[in-house]
Amino acid sequence: MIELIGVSKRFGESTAVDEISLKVESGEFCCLVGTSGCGKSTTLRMINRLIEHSGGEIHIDQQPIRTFREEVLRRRIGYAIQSTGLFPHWTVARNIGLVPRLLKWSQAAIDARVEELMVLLRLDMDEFAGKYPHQLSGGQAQRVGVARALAADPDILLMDEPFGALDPITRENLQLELRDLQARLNKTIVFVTHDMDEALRLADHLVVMHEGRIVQQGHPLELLREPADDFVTSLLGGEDRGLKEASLLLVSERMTPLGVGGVARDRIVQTASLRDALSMMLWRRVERLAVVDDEDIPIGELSFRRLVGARGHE
Ligand SMILES: Nc1ncnc2c1ncn2[C@@H]1O[C@H](COP(=O)(O)OP(=O)(O)OP(=O)(O)O)[C@@H](O)[C@H]1O
Repeated sequence: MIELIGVSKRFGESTAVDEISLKVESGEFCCLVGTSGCGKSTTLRMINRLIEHSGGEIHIDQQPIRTFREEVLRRRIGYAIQSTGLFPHWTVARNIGLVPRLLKWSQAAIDARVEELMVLLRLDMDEFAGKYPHQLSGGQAQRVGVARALAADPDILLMDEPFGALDPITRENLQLELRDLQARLNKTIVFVTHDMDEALRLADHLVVMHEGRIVQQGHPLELLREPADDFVTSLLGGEDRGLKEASLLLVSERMTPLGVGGVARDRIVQTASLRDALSMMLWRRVERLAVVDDEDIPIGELSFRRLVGARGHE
């Protein structure tokens, strides 16, 4: 668990982060969002002590971070950034093995770990191990950056706009993979992004910052349904909030079980979002969809009325 208690950061006369308090539980995916310059990156970098906090306390598992030795922080906290920070004259394999090497692992252990991570991040060993960063696409370089951040098997991963420079399709693929990785590896992740859809897709805990302060935090659905003020409302998409909420709710939550009537012609899988269902209804000009399971077997139906009524908070 990461805990920030009344944490501030001052750069000379100006206050970049102003007495923020935040608790990120183990295994939680926490996204920091807010306008440019509101203190997101500074907050992230205070957690791994790339930036020293000027006030308050930061704890990891109840222990102040200033009491950790540097190599312990390095082992426990992985860090990935938008520009990847890969060393240009090092091969992919060498870049991934950076932290284990700093931690003085044996060469055999480093090689095994690099191979394991390349498989995990779907980077073909034969093709990529010997390549240099300039020979990689943006998406491949980001995978290497994430592999490197995971190298010493840290329990905490700090990610600063790691997918910021990617096209929407590569970005979405990497988001899905990261979610999946997190579910399997049970990492605690703090993730900075400008992209609200990315934050909503990834976060279990969403933190909205403004001018160095936290203005609201909680589950994304909580913030969408009860934004604290106009700033949070507009950051979360204003009138678009209905669609954003629909993208967080599943068809299975609103479908009715298969009745005696005929099955609708157009099918949607139960794990799709209500937003996908709405889009399909609009596109196909229909008001009913057959809901199917993963094996394409019909298990229910979703009507337009049920879909619209899905906003249970009204
Ligand atoms: N090393 C520094 N020296 C002086 N001021 C700094 C330093 N680093 C950051 N700042 C200032 O602190 C404030 C917060 O910066 P920070 O990078 O944390 O914001 P951010 O929310 O991550 O912004 P962005 O989304 O644009 O990356 C800004 O006003 C910035 O100019």
